[in-house]
Amino acid sequence: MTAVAAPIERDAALKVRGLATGYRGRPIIAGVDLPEFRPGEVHSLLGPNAAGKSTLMRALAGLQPATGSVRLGAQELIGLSLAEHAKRVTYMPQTLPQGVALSVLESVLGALRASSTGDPARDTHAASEQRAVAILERVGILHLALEGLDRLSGGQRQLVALAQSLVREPRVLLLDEPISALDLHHQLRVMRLVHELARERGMIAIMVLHDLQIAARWSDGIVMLAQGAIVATGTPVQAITAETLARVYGVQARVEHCSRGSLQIMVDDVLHAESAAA
Ligand SMILES: Nc1ncnc2c1ncn2[C@@H]1O[C@H](COP(=O)(O)OP(=O)(O)OP(=O)(O)O)[C@@H](O)[C@H]1O
Repeated sequence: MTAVAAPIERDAALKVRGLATGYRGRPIIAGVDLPEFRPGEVHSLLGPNAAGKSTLMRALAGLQPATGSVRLGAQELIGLSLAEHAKRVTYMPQTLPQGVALSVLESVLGALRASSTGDPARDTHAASEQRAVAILERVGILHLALEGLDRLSGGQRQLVALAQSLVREPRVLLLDEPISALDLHHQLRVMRLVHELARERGMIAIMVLHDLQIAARWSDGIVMLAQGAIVATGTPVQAITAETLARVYGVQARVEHCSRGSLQIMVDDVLHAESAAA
């Protein structure tokens, strides 16, 4: 049954309790409780291949059936229509659609239209174009505005997908491996931008990342997932330890605390294959 949507709250925390989901009778995420995600925070979801990270993100985005509770402030999201869900939560998938005959700017405007609020002042063509151009500028791809999507490199396409997600100004932004196709410069640029926008907008950002060093540097909180279950949560210092890396990834690693509070993670070797959680 589709639940009735309340007005969208700003400054609402996201609380996930007993979330379970899977595919046609095959459970993947088995009733997980996640730490509270507060407005303005950036969190990283880590774990080996096939741990269930994308499945969990898709369930949070309302893109596949789930049971349990996903509450944004007073609003329960499970059972909400996809349209109401999408006004609050935006999901950027790992793989991007191909063969779309649009320019970069048109595609960002299309994403914006899809999240129309019904506010006539906000939804005018001029206001929309201004927002689309502003986000392309912040992502660093304004020079690609009139380029066709089909003519872009993989990394450029990933930046466009990010712009499409950011322009919607969701309360909760879910990014599935948003830097996997990017060079070092753009990886840092994207992480900084997501961090800045989370703080500016009071947005909750949750990202799937495979780069532990980047996750440690830019995240307020970490969730480590293996085989559909939570293995560790907390600040990067609490969650990323030699012990959790051995359990989750089956690697022998050293984790050193640097003077400025950051972590240095050095992976020395793989442990026996059967030690990995995947
Ligand atoms: N559409 C689907 N239908 C059936 N099973 C699926 C589907 N998508 C994923 N799975 C299965 O669910 C499990 C979790 O997959 P998921 O994509 O969530 O993992 P992940 O942690 O995101 O992995 P990766 O790091 O490799 O992207 C895997 O065993 C996978 O085979």
